[in-house]
Amino acid sequence: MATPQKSGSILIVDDHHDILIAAKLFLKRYFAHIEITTDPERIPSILANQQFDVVLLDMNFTKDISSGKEGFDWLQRIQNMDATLPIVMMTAYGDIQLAIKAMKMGATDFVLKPWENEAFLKTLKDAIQKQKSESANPTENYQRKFPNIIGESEPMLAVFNVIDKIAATDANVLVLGENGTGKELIARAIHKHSDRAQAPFVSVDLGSISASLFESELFGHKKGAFTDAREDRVGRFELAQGGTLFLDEIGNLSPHLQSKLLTALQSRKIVRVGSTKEIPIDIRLVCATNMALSDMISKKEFRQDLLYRINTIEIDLPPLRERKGDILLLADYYLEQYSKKYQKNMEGFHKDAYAALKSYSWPGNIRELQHTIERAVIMSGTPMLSTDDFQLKKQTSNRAILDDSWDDTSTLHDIEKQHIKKVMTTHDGNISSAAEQLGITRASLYRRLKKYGL
Ligand SMILES: Nc1ncnc2c1ncn2[C@@H]1O[C@H](COP(=O)(O)OP(=O)(O)OP(=O)(O)O)[C@@H](O)[C@H]1O
Repeated sequence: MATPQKSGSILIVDDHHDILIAAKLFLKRYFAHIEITTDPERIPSILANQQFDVVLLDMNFTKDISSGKEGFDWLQRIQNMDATLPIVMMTAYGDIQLAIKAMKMGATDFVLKPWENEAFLKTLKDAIQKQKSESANPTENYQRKFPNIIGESEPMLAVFNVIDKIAATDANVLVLGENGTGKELIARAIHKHSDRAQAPFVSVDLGSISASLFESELFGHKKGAFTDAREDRVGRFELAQGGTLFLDEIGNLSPHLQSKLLTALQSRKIVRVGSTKEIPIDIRLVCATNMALSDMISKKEFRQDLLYRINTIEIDLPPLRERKGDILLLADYYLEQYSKKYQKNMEGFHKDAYAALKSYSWPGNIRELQHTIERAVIMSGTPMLSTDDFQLKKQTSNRAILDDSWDDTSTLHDIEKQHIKKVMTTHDGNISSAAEQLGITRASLYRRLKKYGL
């Protein structure tokens, strides 16, 4: 009789060589490939080079230590590398509590040592089967992988798919999208799912750094390099060493600073201001902008060669009004979060509330929705929210904004000042959404607010 074709690939990590050998001898009768290692430090490179259906991971690696800490650490690190890979923990009889804790942290199951062959085999087969049925549903799969990024719309599934594919590579990523669409959240997800997850994620808002501080902020400076340089200072590039550097509002960089940045990216070295020593840098770069860089390139406001450097992969985050299917999901998500935070027993939304949330155009995108739900939860006196709880802004046309607060004798200066004041009030002081309505960058809105003393 022909033997059934074996399938399935298992990685076993345990610092006792005899256990590895015993497990391998037994399991290779049922599975196609068994890889073993006594050294957990090898896990990242093994997982980077081979596909496995399950990892069998010991709880305690260092002899005489039975806290399970190393096992928990590795459990988390493997989850960061591949959140869908089933992990079965191995532990001694006395350590059941540790195994239960590991399952709460996301382990698929556990096996007690010494194992009983049939139960051992069933645990592994079940873990593989469970993963297979779950991965048949991509939405659920992504929800597990990216639990804090809410979205089931087609454009969001496409975004998840890209993050999934590129996170583990070192490719530079450019995230495009309006303010509040979640660009930083996506950048953090890329970092978390990369091999750099244990190293820092450093975020820099280029829109809020003045031109004079740019170099020192990014590259650091040497004591005495300029009047205020009283101490040596490490720049953001160095702080992100080994990890990910997130440059937000990249479209706001002046041409001079664009070329400084390009030089650093090309040479993979930086020099602190006032120093001559070159410091090698090892970072993964993720940039973001709400500006149309291609238009800026044709107007010679943004360097083409810099764009080529930063946009190996482009992720386009659609505004919330173009993924209306996600609005109610997000509303439910934030209702739950803020009910917990403010200890209110919120139950849900009335039908009219859902309709109002769905038909609103959300110029401030997810950030605006988040703040709207937070305010409603705080202010509401009933467990069900209705339209009146939201204070959604009237969808103003430009004509409606022009009222009688100025007349023919007003100067352009007066009109600009009053208009900015009005738009700031409409957006509850939110600089990003006000700047967006005004059609200017946040940096230039800041400048005008300062100029008019607003
Ligand atoms: N898909 C999402 N699911 C849950 N929360 C989200 C989602 N997208 C964005 N958010 C939340 O919305 C807020 C704004 O997101 P984020 O700061 O990432 O946006 P951004 O595009 O970087 O904004 P800006 O351009 O103004 O810097 C954050 O609190 C973030 O957690």
